[in-house]
Amino acid sequence: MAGDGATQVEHMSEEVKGESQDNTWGWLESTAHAADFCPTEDHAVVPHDTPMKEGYLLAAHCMIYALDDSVVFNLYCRRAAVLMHMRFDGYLGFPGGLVDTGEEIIPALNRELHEEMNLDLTRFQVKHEDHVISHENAKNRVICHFYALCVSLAEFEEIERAALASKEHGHEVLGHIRVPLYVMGDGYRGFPTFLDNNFCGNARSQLLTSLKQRNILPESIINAALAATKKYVPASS
Ligand SMILES: O=c1[nH]cnc2c1ncn2[C@@H]1O[C@H](COP(=O)(O)OP(=O)(O)O)[C@@H](O)[C@H]1O
Repeated sequence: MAGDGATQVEHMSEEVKGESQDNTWGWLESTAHAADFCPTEDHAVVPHDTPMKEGYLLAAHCMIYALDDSVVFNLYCRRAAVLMHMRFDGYLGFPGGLVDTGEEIIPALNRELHEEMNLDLTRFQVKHEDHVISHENAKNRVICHFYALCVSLAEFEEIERAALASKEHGHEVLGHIRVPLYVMGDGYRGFPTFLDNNFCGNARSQLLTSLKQRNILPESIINAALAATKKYVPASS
């Protein structure tokens, strides 16, 4: 969904344009531009307490995960169960969202986790120490804070099941998914294939950074998986 709406409409087939006229296509809101995929080089790492800038959006997202050394197909170590989701716009992303004016980042993120995942906030809450990385994207004018919440595997499975009953399930969130973290025999299926999906904003680099920082996947495997992808140039960070 890059560029302005008018340009997009010009490139659509007559059939799809027709659909758009009865409101089945179009900008949902003025912030939609910020969801476009952005390559790593468009994101500058910034401190967590970076001040807000005029005209910028503030967003916070979270990777909920559990370490899991079980073996799948008698062959591949799962390493971890990591939750992402299919968004309403067809991009893959993490649960989270925009911080409303006057809201603090962490309470806003926990609010979004409840809305999108039905997360039981009496038991699980993201805290300041779960922070992984923050980026500024000057092109999309958005500052994105990212967190990773580690739970036990039993808790993860409970969270995953409960997420089907979230307020946003079937609306903003079309499906909760786990990331395949193994590379299969052909060197492409599994994690590299997953990385060839389309990701919202900088979700792909947030995933890679978190896997590295939380010691879920060694850097050598991440780099080999990136080298095996077909769509993307390997990321530098
Ligand atoms: O998983 C993600 N990682 C990083 N940034 C994301 C992710 N999902 C969305 N974003 C960015 O944050 C912005 C707001 O996110 P989201 O669309 O989840 O908020 P909303 O549900 O409050 O509208 C998006 O426009 C995009 O720039």
